[in-house]
Amino acid sequence: MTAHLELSDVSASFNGFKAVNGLSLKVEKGELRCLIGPNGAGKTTALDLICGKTVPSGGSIRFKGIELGRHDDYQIARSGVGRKFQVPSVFRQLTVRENLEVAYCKRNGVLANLLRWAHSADSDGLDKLAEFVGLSDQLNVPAAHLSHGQTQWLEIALLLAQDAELILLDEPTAGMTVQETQKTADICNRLKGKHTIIVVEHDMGFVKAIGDIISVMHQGKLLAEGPVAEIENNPKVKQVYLGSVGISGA
Ligand SMILES: Nc1ncnc2c1ncn2[C@@H]1O[C@H](COP(=O)(O)OP(=O)(O)OP(=O)(O)O)[C@@H](O)[C@H]1O
Repeated sequence: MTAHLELSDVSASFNGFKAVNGLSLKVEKGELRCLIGPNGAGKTTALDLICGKTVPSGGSIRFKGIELGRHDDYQIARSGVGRKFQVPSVFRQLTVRENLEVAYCKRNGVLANLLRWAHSADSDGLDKLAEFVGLSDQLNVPAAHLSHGQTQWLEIALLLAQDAELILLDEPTAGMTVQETQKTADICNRLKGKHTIIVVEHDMGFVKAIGDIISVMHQGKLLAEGPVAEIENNPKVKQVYLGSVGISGA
């Protein structure tokens, strides 16, 4: 069976420096994959390659069996790849509801969306999305007034509103409180099976709460891959990233 996303021997160079250097990765449909590794390992660049922000200098990236490497970022987004960046990209002056409406409008083109809004079911969908990420009480609040965690959850909801089949999350819990991190883990766990998700993270407690299979990058390539228990006992991973304390203490 074809993997939902398959990277084969992918590379990316910046002025001759190979930030990603022969990365191969397979992610199945509905899977949540955590991508971890030391600073500078190439994790963010790997997400940039998948969403088309960076053009690969070699290798192949296939999503739903289709080669992405030669497509522009907007074409890749339209094919169902959604990316959440470290810096939020919500419209701060618009309410949560208005942000979601804008995201809905991105998915099918103007005409389709004019027709869509004639149906009350769309408003239901928007309410359900807000409920899914715990923002039902904030629908009429400008995004600028949301807490840091709420802003991140709104961003996830925007990707869902755009119908992203593959969701790329870059350090979603950075700057979050413990409670916000737990809630984000809950959202990620509820997305499993419905969306394919890749999460880049340094918070190992969070990785443990959501991760089934973990891929470890080092120096632009895959160092190890496997279930949490296997990864935290992998001597190579301990040496380059986790130290001797294991994931629970990282
Ligand atoms: N646009 C760029 N131009 C030049 N060098 C870059 C660029 N983007 C990334 N790099 C370099 O590529 C390497 C990998 O960076 P990347 O951000 O992908 O690592 P990372 O694993 O996500 O690290 P971190 O965990 O610190 O976010 C780093 O050495 C970085 O300085």
